Amino acid sequence: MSRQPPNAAILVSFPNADAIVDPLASFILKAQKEAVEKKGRFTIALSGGSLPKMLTGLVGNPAVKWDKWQVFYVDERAVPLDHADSNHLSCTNYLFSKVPIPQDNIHTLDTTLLNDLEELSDAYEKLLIREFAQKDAARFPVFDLILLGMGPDGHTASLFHGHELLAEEDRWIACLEDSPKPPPKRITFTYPVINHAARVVFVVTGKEKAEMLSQVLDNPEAGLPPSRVKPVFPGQLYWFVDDAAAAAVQYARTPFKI
Ligand SMILES: O=C(O)[C@H](O)[C@@H](O)[C@H](O)[C@H](O)COP(=O)(O)O
Repeated sequence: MSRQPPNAAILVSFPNADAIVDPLASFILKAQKEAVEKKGRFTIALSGGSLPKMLTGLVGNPAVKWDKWQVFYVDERAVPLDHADSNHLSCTNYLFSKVPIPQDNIHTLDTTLLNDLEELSDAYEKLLIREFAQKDAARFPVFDLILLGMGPDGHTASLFHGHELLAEEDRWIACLEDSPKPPPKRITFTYPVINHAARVVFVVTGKEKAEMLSQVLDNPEAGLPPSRVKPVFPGQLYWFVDDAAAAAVQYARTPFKI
């Protein structure tokens, strides 16, 4: 059976990082509405780095149905949940401490397993299996929305250029103890999970990412980690970037519309 090729990525550029906050919130709300109408729940996965700060447009917005959200982390550092390196802490500080989301709807690491990365990633994979395999009976989870960042070195999630995890085709969650970006011990979604999502959005800002963004969008054959994000049809990939990050990009921009 022939499979449709992936949809082309949609690139939207905004004047600066602040100008992305409200459109991103509107985009998330649209995805939430479609998901809740269809299945009664909204599954979303969040990254760390500069991404949590970009979610503040959701705070105080009465259209967000927090009780319908099921939140996972695209990647997480193997640290306690209140550690300064924790992506969960960052999301809590910027978002979850300010909104009425039930704590049970936020799926964090089992921090009793921090000393065993394999166990830690297995346990996180089981959380995904409980959420998706039992309800949707699919080989891979189909997130309604996955939000990604991109490092200036061209990594996304905790998938780094040249790392053996780029080839993982089977597991949903993998672990690594040699992340070039500190801290070294992490767990991460694998490509099969990212690439089965209904929508994936990269949020990338700042001039220090301009060269890498142009490599990723204009030279995808180089196979840098973000270029390997190609959601299977009918999944759709978006890039929400600022003009500084997009300065060197040739790839065609699309005007933002909801
Ligand atoms: O845990 C992490 O390190 C993040 O989840 C990571 O994947 C992030 O998205 C990129 O490193 C980009 O980070 P910045 O947006 O801060 O550049």
